[in-house]
Amino acid sequence: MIKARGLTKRFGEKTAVDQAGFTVLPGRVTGFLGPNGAGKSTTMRMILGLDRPTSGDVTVNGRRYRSLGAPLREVGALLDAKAVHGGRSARNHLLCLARSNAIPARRVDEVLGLVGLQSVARKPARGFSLGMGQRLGIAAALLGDPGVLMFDEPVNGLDPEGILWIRTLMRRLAREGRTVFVSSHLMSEMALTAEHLVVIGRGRILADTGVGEFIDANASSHVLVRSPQAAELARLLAARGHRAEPGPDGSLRVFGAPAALIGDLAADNALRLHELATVQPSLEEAFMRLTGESVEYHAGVPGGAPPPNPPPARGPRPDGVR
Ligand SMILES: Nc1ncnc2c1ncn2[C@@H]1O[C@H](COP(=O)(O)OP(=O)(O)OP(=O)(O)O)[C@@H](O)[C@H]1O
Repeated sequence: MIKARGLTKRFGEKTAVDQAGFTVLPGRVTGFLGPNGAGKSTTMRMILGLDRPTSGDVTVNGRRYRSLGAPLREVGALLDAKAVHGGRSARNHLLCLARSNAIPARRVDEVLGLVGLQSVARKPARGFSLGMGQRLGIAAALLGDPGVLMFDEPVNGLDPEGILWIRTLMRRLAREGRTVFVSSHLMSEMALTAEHLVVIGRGRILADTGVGEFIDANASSHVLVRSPQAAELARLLAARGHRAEPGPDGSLRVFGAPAALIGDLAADNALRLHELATVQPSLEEAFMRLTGESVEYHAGVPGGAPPPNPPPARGPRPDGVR
């Protein structure tokens, strides 16, 4: 279990994480969602003791990371898949990690098997594709057979086969009773992988809830209607207080009225329908609605306001602690 209370991180004037409080429970995949620059990586770095909180705290299984006796056996993390010495083979990289954490060498071969890297285990990591690098990073995270796993944007740049593999792996790890915390800004992916969500915007926790509840609370379903008499139908719906938005292709998106009511209304008024379908809102729609105000770095729109200044350059301390 991961528990954050009042977790805050400031970099000079910039508040990257602001009084964050959330709990990540075992047995399910918890997605950590937020727009770019929302504070996801900084939060994960604080969980792993790589960034020191300005105030508040975060614990793993009730203890701060730095006070864990054998951290790799409690928490495994994939933060930056490129953080591997390129000249080393995958096996040697894992052997070094295992040795420094008193993990037996046979576990190295086990995790190489788990991530499907046996055949390239003795090749230098510098020749690895992005997907192979991610697999190696995941092998390192699994090395100590930890009960808590964290992945920062694990599917970035992966092909569909790699994405499916990671999705299946995360679900399996959660089914085994582990705590799985995975950050992403890819909504469609999170909708398929996560059961629970922690949503962050501009450093603040905006939601800590189940995926279904999150969608229900932040977006509503609508009915898609196609009719050669769409304008007439829209008028009838409006007269009954239902919002009908015309789409660019002549369809109508009707809010607040079930499909049966719309079908009956059309039939009573001898209007022909070519399509009538209830459309469930997506996680993406719910997320956009909730975080629209918290997106820090909008793309510049022609004729619109200029984009804000780029984020300040990051300057990690040589020991990795900031
Ligand atoms: N070392 C640092 N020095 C100054 N500002 C920083 C530093 N690290 C992060 N920030 C700022 O803190 C904010 C949160 O950054 P963070 O990387 O945690 O966000 P994120 O949600 O992981 O974003 P992304 O999805 O783009 O990776 C950003 O505005 C970022 O510019």
